Amino acid sequence: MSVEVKGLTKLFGIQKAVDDISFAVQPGQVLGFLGPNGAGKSTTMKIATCYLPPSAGTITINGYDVQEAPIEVRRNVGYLPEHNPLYLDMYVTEYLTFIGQLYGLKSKNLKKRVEEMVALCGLTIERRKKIGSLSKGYRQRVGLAQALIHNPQVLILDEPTTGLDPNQLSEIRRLIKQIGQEKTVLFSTHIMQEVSAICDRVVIINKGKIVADSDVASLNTLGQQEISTLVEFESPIEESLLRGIPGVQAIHLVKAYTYRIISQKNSDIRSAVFSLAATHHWSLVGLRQEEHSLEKIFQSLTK
Ligand SMILES: Nc1ncnc2c1ncn2[C@@H]1O[C@H](COP(=O)(O)OP(=O)(O)OP(=O)(O)O)[C@@H](O)[C@H]1O
Repeated sequence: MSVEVKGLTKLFGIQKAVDDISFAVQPGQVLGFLGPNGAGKSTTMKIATCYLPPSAGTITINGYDVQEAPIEVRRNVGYLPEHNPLYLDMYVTEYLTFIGQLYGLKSKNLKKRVEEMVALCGLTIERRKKIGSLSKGYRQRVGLAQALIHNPQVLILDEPTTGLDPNQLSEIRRLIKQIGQEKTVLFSTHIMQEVSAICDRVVIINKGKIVADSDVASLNTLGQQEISTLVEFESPIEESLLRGIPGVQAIHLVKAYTYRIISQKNSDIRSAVFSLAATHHWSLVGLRQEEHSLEKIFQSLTK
């Protein structure tokens, strides 16, 4: 496991910012860590990168415990903090060289790594500028480059797309996706769409507790108590037979010969509807599960 969080709790005074959470990120996975403001995302990430000690529980990075082996953890992890602290008076390559030196990179290897990061993060045109003169999107690229300079296996990115315009946003998302092909990425956001655009998996946290842990492919069914299926026929059918399908809870007529069938969570009725239509020679012209908007799902899980 690249990142393993077990029974993690963090107290600030009497406030439980993180309350006994556990999850793991597999090697090569991009995990979206989603939650509203104040949910405990940054706190978890600061513990994973040795900036804060846990009150209870553990985090291991590539098998190294944040409290027992902080130096190894730092070697194995690259971190882009929420507010991306950069030295604004430094030039881009000067800064990356400086960060590389802090990680112990030397001479030829250091120069090569800086060049590689400049190219990977799309900084070639801006490389000779002072960081203070860069746009927010380019500063984020510098932040990503510094997080990657020592070639860590695990990348932890705290809300890397906040405040970007739509063009920069899609560029940074594309870059994170590209980086995610080689690294394990734990990436926080409060935008549900971002998770479906970039991640393989999502963990949703609210008030310090995990409320969902799911594949991105199943995001649309998260937190839903029922499934809604829209079924459209060409001519009249016998509605009572639809009611007999196991799991069906209610049927609403949407318009002539078109029904919205509500069934229990985890009961996909589409193949049963299809078989019924075939048996009775009903002309089935539409059959699809309705998707819930990602905002609604997020709200239902974190309200
Ligand atoms: N150093 C601290 N001292 C006291 N309380 C803190 C400290 N750091 C965080 N908290 C509190 O812990 C809770 C979780 O904060 P955290 O920054 O982890 O949330 P978050 O999910 O990252 O939120 P956001 O999306 O707004 O960045 C908040 O209520 C916050 O006020």
